[in-house]
Amino acid sequence: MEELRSRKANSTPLTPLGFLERAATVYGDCTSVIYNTTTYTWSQTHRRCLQLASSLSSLGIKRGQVVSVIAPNIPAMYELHFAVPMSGAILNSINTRLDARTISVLLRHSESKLVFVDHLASSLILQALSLFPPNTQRPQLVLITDDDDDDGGGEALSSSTVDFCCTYESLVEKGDPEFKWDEDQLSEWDPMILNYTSGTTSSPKGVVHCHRGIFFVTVTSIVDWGVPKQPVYLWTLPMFHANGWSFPWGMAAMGATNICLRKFDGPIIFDLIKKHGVTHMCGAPVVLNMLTNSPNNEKLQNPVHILTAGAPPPAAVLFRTESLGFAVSHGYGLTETAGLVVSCAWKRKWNRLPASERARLKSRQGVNIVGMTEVDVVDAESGVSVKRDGLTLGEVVLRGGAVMLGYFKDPEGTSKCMKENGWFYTGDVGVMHPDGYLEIKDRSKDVIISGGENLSSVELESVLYTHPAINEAAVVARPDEYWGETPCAFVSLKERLTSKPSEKEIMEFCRAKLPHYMVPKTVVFKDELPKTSTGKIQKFVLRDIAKAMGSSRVSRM
Ligand SMILES: Nc1ncnc2c1ncn2[C@@H]1O[C@H](COP(=O)(O)OP(=O)(O)OP(=O)(O)O)[C@@H](O)[C@H]1O
Repeated sequence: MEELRSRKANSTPLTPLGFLERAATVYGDCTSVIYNTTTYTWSQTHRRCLQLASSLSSLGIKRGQVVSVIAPNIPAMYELHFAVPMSGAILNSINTRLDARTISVLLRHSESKLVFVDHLASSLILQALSLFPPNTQRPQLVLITDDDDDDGGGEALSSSTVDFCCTYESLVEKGDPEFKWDEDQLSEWDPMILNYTSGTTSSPKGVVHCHRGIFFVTVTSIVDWGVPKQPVYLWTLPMFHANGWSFPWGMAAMGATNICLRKFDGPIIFDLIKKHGVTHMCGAPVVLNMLTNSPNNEKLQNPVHILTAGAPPPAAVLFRTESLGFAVSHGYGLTETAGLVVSCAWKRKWNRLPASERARLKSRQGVNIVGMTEVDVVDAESGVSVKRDGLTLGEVVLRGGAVMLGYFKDPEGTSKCMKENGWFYTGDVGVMHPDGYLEIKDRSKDVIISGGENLSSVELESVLYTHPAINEAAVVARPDEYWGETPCAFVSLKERLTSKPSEKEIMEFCRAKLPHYMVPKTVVFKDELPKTSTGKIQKFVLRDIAKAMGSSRVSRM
């Protein structure tokens, strides 16, 4: 057998870029993208991406250089997921809701050579560039205008064109549709993506993924979610967030119709579901909450598959969403894994259980998806697996092909989480249930330690979400002279309530469902909870508020 080994014919680099050419062959005359009044077919999308990739080299972009984009879920954003890596460059998507100072730091850190800028982000980018120190090289700017947008792309074009080398469409038009991306020069380990984490717990880190890792996560995500051929996919998850969990490439693999949209709320989603016959969509739990609170949220005629991840979905929210006719799947992943690598694999026999029990089971994060080698919960000190009792807390660790290459320019940060023992340490705290299903209990920074007892803020929040008047809830630690910390709940209430609960009533509600030491000792009402651009509640902001409130008064349990 020794003569049997890898050869050129069997070791073509793993990359998701080839999915596009295949989509053009199989689904060439089928719709690839719909955005307001714009529609493309897969042949057109393929051609446009090749043209764009060829134009990038004529702008002087070289293999291995970083090209950024700041745009919402519009067709250009979708195309850039193919065109930039086809040109050999590394795609860096920037969150549209960041402030100018952060963007300036990211652009300098990434050494980006070119930025594609949505017209509504043009003044933000110009402000970010104005914060560059003198004599620092600035990236070239390409303006993405938008004739299809009500906010008037044309106007922005005339006011600030001087700062841009050209427009997106002019690059597409000028490019060569016969462009051949250089597969021979490609190694599957070549960097393809640079994503900065959303900074829920710390300052953003530059996560680098290679073609192989992206191929892995894309293919296994489609398999795990059970995406059929030619779904109608509504883009409610920002592509700038971990590349929309790899679905720009995944939807090309399945020949989907991508419904692009700039912004949305509950009514827009329900309207688009009806208009286009949407079959699939993704969103953080905040999107599920938006659906259940939408004024036009009538029961769906056909089930829509919705994949949720990014934050723990409370069982009550899963229950309400499924009652509307959505088929909810729940996954877990990090920017560092390029998408979802753990999911609550559903067992047919669970369908016979009552709906509330089904929701409780589904709120668990689950097991490794097929392409991810392993997931475990370990004692952070010893690295030994915790007991599979659903109770013992430990750190969630992962192993497999979708784990990042590392953090850009941060070898220390990289080796801190990608340890010599072969595991990636996530910083999430969880338990392993006897049936081998993982459940996240907190982020290590969010655990509340009260009287030496570790409290899971997620567990407390899931109880708060069952209160009929509560819209959103987040629990953080408040300093306490006696107990060290006590749980402090921040809640927003539903709209149109006839009577609002008091702080005491909410505490009593929790007391009936939780051990006394877990009951929040403080309840703060807010109109809205602060969130990151990806819809995660910013617990660090709430923690600061709780800290500023000083020691909690209650020292008795
Ligand atoms: N299904 C889920 N349930 C619970 N938490 C989840 C789930 N999916 C993702 N998360 C949380 O989101 C985190 C990954 O988020 P992401 O990579 O966007 O970075 P961020 O947390 O928001 O930024 P930073 O790491 O800088 O704080 C996970 O570590 C986990 O805490």
